[in-house]
Amino acid sequence: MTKTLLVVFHSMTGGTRQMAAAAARAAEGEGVRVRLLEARDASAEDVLSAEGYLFATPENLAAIAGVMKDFFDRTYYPVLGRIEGRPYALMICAGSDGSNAARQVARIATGWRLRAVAEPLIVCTHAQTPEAILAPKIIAAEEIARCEELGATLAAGMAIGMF
Ligand SMILES: Cc1cc2nc3c(=O)[nH]c(=O)nc-3n(C[C@H](O)[C@H](O)[C@H](O)COP(=O)(O)O)c2cc1C
Repeated sequence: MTKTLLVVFHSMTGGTRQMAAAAARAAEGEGVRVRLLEARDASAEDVLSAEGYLFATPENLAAIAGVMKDFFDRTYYPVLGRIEGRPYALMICAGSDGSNAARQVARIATGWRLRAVAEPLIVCTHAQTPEAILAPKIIAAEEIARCEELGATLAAGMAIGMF
């Protein structure tokens, strides 16, 4: 049976978008169908109809991006108790930290009783000044490779029924 991996992301200056796209590209393959959705377009139905999840968000103001929070706010209770044990992984695009955003998503995932299959992947863009923070981001090739590896690992585990 083909399984569905739902990749939900938000991005303002492009970093998280590149990370999510790389992971989604690498995850697509035998036995796994990938749905790459912007957080604002993702619904509780999308969550219910997937067998695994990859969440990708910037860290803004020491928290997950507001649009990502809105996705969790809209979907949390409609799917609570209906997706327990499903695998997930997390990617954060941050200027210099990312740890609070990672903690926040981990808490939400614990509430859903999801199973983390990897450590959160945090990519720092080293943007510090207002100009650098608002500039379009280019994620380095080696970081893109880490995102691809995470996507491929999650999908492979789903395909063989390991997760
Ligand atoms: C309003 C705002 C607040 C931010 N706060 C943080 C922060 O608390 N920690 C951090 O590491 N980066 C912070 N950043 C930097 C972003 O995480 C960084 O620019 C990242 O590349 C954004 O991802 P995106 O390119 O997908 O939009 C902030 C950026 C903005 C716009």
